[in-house]
Amino acid sequence: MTSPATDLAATGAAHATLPVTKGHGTQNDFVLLDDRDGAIELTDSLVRALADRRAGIGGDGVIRLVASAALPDGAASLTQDPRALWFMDYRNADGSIAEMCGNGVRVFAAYLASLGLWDPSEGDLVIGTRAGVRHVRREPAPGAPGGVWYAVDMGPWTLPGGAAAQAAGFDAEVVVSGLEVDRPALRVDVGNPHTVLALAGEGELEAVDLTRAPSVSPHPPQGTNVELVVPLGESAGPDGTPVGRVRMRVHERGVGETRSCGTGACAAALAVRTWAGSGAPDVWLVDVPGGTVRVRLLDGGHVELAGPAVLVAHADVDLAALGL
Ligand SMILES: N[C@@H](CCC[C@H](N)C(=O)O)C(=O)O
Repeated sequence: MTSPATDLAATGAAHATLPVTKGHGTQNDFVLLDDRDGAIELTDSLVRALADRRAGIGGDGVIRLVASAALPDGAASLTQDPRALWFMDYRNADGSIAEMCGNGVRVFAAYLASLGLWDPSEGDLVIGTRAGVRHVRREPAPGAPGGVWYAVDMGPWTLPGGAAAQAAGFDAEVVVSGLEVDRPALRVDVGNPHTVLALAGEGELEAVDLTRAPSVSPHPPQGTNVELVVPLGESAGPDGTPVGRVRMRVHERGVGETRSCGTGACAAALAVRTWAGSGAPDVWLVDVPGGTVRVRLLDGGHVELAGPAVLVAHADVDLAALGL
């Protein structure tokens, strides 16, 4: 498969360009590519160049929209659900592949709607991802008349450490720059891997240095996203049911510290709920540097993530200027 860049370079065209869209979900930002036919070869170097905040467009990740039928791993989505016509090909800013991205899937849904490929008034959107098929619905944004949020059934979640980890509340240790002692942490899988540790308070959360990746043991061979959380207690939601609140910072695998992570927010809420024990809320608001998202326990061992998705710009990238 050749890339448009390669094709155009071969013809000697002066300016081979790649149309892109920039979007974000609670400031977790992405470069989106419309590659319905699966013609673009999304190499690691193309991803890194697009995600570069100084020499490229800039983003925590790159998301390619491709027809499920046009990708070998996308076709698995069609087997799971023939309605999953579109596949979210997600890459971290360093070019690595991730199974799932919770903020990205909402931005992907907004992108599909903007392209006329999903009409939210006609029902839920079904998306293929490497973690499986995901369902998205649009809902009114809480407290923002006229605004919209996207709620995603993020599928099944698990504690990889099983019942022993659930009982103990931890199954890993994390060393983070700025914290003096190793901290116990809980591994949570939300389609991609997370390790969550609780800090003593907001002062400690602010003091942590996430310019260096936290060190996790046992070492996860596939890497891990790391969430640092401060539980903020509970209050009554609009319908009177209890809602938990958590503040979080995150170091993302393949990126570094980001201003939000949707799967990380799910992992954070699930870990805090595990630590809280029986009677803990099923709904959580997770405050991240880039905003707030809502996490809700669903039947069948699934978890839902809801929050905003914003498309901010469309541009034609001069591929020669990216130095590829
Ligand atoms: N920011 C994302 C997660 C993106 C993938 C992650 N960095 C990984 O490698 O697993 C989200 O919003 O979930």
